[in-house]
Amino acid sequence: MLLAGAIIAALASPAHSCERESLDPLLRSAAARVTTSDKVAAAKWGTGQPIDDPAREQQVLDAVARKSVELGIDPEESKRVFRDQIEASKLVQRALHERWAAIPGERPVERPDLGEIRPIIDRLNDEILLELRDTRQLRDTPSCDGYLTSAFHHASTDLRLTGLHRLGLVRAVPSICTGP
Ligand SMILES: C=C(O[C@@H]1C=C(C(=O)O)C=C[C@H]1O)C(=O)O
Repeated sequence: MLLAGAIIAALASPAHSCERESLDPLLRSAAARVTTSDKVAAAKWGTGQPIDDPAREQQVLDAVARKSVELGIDPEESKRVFRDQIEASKLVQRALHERWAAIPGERPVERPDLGEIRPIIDRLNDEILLELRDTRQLRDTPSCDGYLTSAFHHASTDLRLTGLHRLGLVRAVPSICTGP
């Protein structure tokens, strides 16, 4: 009887249903996406290529919606989260371009190839989608805000985020919690 109870408890446990007990992995992936914006900003700097690229954004959102359906998650909810990831990236890029315009000594010395950075962002997008799927229940609970704050601090500390990247991460997270 005890064993049966233990088995039932194990089957119902979050680990078994792939449900995470913290938002740490999700916030780490979002933070990695935010920090990748530095390379995007450097790739565009001095080229005349605009920070806003609506065609690429639409590609990202279309891919996110398609993969969400495959993963059994609500595509509209995923798109909300990713619109925030995109705004966060542009916030960081704009801030860096303003800084580099004002302070020549801080300008990037190399220009990365955007064609090599976008596949990295695509991989982070896939990671974020899986984390969204695996944190469904947690993100729907009233205590989600507490988990989010805790994960924000862990990611900021563990990844040693700068002030700008913390600001970017703040911009990236408003759609993560879906509950009351
Ligand atoms: C990151 C880029 O800059 C912007 C942000 C995007 C994003 O976060 O996915 C997509 C297009 C751009 O509006 C990019 O051009 O790839």
